[in-house]
Amino acid sequence: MARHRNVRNRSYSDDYDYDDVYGHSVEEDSCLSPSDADQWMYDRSRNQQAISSFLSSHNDIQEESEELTEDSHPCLQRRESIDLRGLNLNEEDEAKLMSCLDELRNVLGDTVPENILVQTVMNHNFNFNKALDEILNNNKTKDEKTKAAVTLPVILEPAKAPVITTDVKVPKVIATKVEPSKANVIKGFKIDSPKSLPQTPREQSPANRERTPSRTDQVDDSKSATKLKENKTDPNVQYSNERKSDKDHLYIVVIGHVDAGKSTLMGRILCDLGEVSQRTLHKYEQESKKLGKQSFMYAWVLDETGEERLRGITMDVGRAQFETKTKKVIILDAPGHADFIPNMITGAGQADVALLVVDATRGEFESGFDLGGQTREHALLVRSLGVNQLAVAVNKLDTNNWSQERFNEITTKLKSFLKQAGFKDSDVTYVPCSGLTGENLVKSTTEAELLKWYDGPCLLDVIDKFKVPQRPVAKPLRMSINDIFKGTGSGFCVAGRIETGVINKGDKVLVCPTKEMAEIRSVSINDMVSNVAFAGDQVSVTLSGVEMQNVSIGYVLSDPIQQVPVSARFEARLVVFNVKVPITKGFPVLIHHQSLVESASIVKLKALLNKSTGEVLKKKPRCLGNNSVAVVEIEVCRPICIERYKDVKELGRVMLRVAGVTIAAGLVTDILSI
Ligand SMILES: Nc1nc2c(ncn2[C@@H]2O[C@H](COP(=O)(O)OP(=O)(O)OP(=O)(O)O)[C@@H](O)[C@H]2O)c(=O)[nH]1
Repeated sequence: MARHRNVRNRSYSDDYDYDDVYGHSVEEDSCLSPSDADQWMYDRSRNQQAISSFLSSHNDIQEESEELTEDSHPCLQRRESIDLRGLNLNEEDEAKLMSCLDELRNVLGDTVPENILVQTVMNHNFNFNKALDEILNNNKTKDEKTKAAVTLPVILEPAKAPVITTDVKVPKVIATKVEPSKANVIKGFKIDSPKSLPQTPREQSPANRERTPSRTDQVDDSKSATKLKENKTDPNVQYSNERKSDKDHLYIVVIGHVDAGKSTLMGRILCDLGEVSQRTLHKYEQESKKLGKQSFMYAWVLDETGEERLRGITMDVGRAQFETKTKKVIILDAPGHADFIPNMITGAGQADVALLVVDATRGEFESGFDLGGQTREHALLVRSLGVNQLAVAVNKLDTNNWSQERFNEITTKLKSFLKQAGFKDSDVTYVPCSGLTGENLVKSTTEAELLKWYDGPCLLDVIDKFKVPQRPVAKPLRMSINDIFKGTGSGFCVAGRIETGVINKGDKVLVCPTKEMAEIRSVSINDMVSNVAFAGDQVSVTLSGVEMQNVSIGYVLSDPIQQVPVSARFEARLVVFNVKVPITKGFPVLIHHQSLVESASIVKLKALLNKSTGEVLKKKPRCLGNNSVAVVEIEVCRPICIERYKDVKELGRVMLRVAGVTIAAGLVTDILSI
């Protein structure tokens, strides 16, 4: 029923100082010891070191014969034989040229001879976009002239729907408007210039260093000619055609303090809607009884792993779906425990709206709401991640005999806090309920005590009334990867949310920041196979043409032409919420950007702003305290895929955390080069 993200590919030792983040855990004693954890947790860097050391110490192992050698591959020979001496370039221009050529090959593969690439880049003074335009337009003209049986890469205006020629046998192709984006402020050599190339273990791997031809590089000409797909349909038209009969998809993240009853509430809704069979429920009842945890029976619907069930807490984002009158709702059940905030952020990053669950039991609401509790932190985080519609489930009200007084006490406190956090009163709805008894969840209450003072909607009706945000399907593709796993067939799967654009089966996409071209072999949305997926969909896609170990959580699948900007430095407008010591120049932080967690530092404090007007109060302030708003420059330890907030909201937001506490949230205002 529910599916958990596979967190295998997150390198915890990379991301966190274990003591800093986990040091305050109340569960510490019952946790795995660090050495046990180390043994079981996947460690990206450790794995890669192991592979490279294995390769270097086993020279006798022959490479697979299907890997083409230099001699046998004409394109490689051609690449190796570029002689730049005749061009009389200085070092910088040579670097620009090589970088542009790399970018062009990423898009075009080996369909265009090297000398033409070099000539075109030189003609356009190393301008990647112009060179690419010219080459593609030349190809188009040639194609039209020769009416060749093979489709060459073509750039199309989306408004002018292309004519589909049926007399030529061409592979089924898809397309997109490919005018170079002005939004990609850093392009061509600026992204990939050798100077700015990151020295990460991943990029130092033999495969990357020697640019071993990947399978995509080796495909024969007829296949490579279809690397860029022609889009036959306007994305908006395609979206309305595909989805017109479907209910709107709504992604809802369930947040709140540990043990507020989130999983029980969602499990109970799923059971009451008939999404969980009686047999399964009976099994959960028996098994949870055996462990002495019968009260967690409904939570088991979403808490699927043995450790989660044994410990009685959610550790990773649980996923399930149900339908309301007008919507298909996909729930993302986030962990409430402070140790798992990074997973909660991943869930919140995929959500359209949020359901905040608070425990109405006396003393429990207070400990979740007071400083250090997760109620405030979760609410602030989801708001900072762009969620603006919220339902608040005042849960476990059965423990207070459905007291109106208690309900009012809780909602009064929450109202003033949520307003400060940036939620409009009109976008927040409060619902009294009980996940355990099922009261007021999927149908209006029959509980006499509650009926005395409540005649509002049940939780399901509140969820049904949420507005579904516009899906930016016409923008270039951006899909951030939050999970990587081996599928059943060839290739491997990556899962994540399509932030903008469309993915069709058979599309070529660029895996960024490494910029390797891959092909989409299959698409599934919420575990259902599909030929196409759109912005807003949470999908898993099978990739081929790129090695699994070269892809990491936090990478982005990008439109190959209108590429996602890649940089290690950017400017952001920060709101500082919670710092023990003021932020000064060089302040180290962990940056959370979608599912990516990287070390970074605030390298420049540019201006302190007035919170409400945005006017500059002070240029180059020396420090930033709590509740300040400021423009800063942030440098990440290695280049990441990042967008300006005004271009792609979802990739233009960052959270900054220090020692397990979220200290600030920021919107990216500019992308800079180092
Ligand atoms: N009395 C009462 N108990 C409840 C209710 N909802 C949940 N509980 C109990 O609260 C405990 C915690 O429930 P969970 O659903 O695991 O809480 P959670 O918020 O998902 O926990 P984490 O995901 O680990 O943060 C369990 O023992 C539940 O039986 C309720 O409405 N009334």
